Amino acid sequence: MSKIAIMGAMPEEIEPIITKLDDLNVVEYAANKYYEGSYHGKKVVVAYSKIGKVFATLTATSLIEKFGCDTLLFSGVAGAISEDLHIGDLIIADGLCQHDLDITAFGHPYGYVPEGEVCIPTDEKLREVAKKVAKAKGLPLKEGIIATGDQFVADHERKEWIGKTFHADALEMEGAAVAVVCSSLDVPYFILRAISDSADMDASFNFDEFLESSAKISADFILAMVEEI
Ligand SMILES: Nc1ncnc2c(CN3C[C@H](CSc4cnccn4)[C@@H](O)C3)c[nH]c12
Repeated sequence: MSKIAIMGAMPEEIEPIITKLDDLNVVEYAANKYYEGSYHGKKVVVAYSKIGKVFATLTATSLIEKFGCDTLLFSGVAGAISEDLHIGDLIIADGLCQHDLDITAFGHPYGYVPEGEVCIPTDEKLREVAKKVAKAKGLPLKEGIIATGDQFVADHERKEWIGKTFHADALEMEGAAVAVVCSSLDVPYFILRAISDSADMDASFNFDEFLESSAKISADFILAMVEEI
C-alpha cells in the first residue's frame, strides 16, 4: 500500500494537517517527531523539518528511508518574487534551485556543482493532480521555479537578483533540499507554497502576520490532493 509523506518546515505548516489525521501515532526519530496516521483511508506520515536545507534533507530522507514513504508532498509558505503573486496565493514548483550555492569562482553558473543540476524538476503527475484540485476548487494556481536558500530574504535587490538569475517566481528555504533527496531516491515529489510575504523590507512583518493563514491555505490544498492520489 502506498504511503504518502507530507512535510513542512515549521510547526504552523503541518499543524492544520495533523489535526485532521485518523489513527495518529507519534514516533520520535533523529531528533524529530513523525506523525503516522491516515487521511481518507490513505496512509500518511507527517513531519516538520525545522528551518533550512540541512534539516529538510534529514527529514525528507527519514520519511523515505525510515518510514517507507513512496511519495512526498511539501506544504508551506514562501516569499513572492513574481509581481503576480500576492499574500495567500498558491504556487506549485515546476522545478527547484539553490540560490545560495555558489562556486562561480571556478566558472560554474550560480546554483550549480559538478554532477548536480541547477534546477531539479518536480513530478509531472503530481502537478496534474494539483491542477485538477485547483480547478475543482476554483482556485488560481501559479506554476513556476522556486528558489531555495539558507536565508530569510527581506531585501528587494536580493530578491530581484534571485528572480533574474534563476527565473524564479518564489523563494523559501527547504524545497531544493527535498528535490535533491527525492530525485536521488527516485521518489515522486511535489512542492506547494502559499505566499506569506514579498521577500522585501516588509517581509518579516508580513511573514509574522500571514504565516498561519497562508500555511492553512497550503495545508488544506495538500489534503485535497491526498484524496486524489
Ligand atoms: N522571505 C522569505 N525568505 C525565505 N524563506 C521564506 C519563507 C518560507 N519559510 C518560512 C521560514 C522563514 S525563516 C523563519 C525564522 N524565524 C521565524 C520564522 N521563520 C523558513 O522555513 C522558510 C517565507 N517567506 C520567506
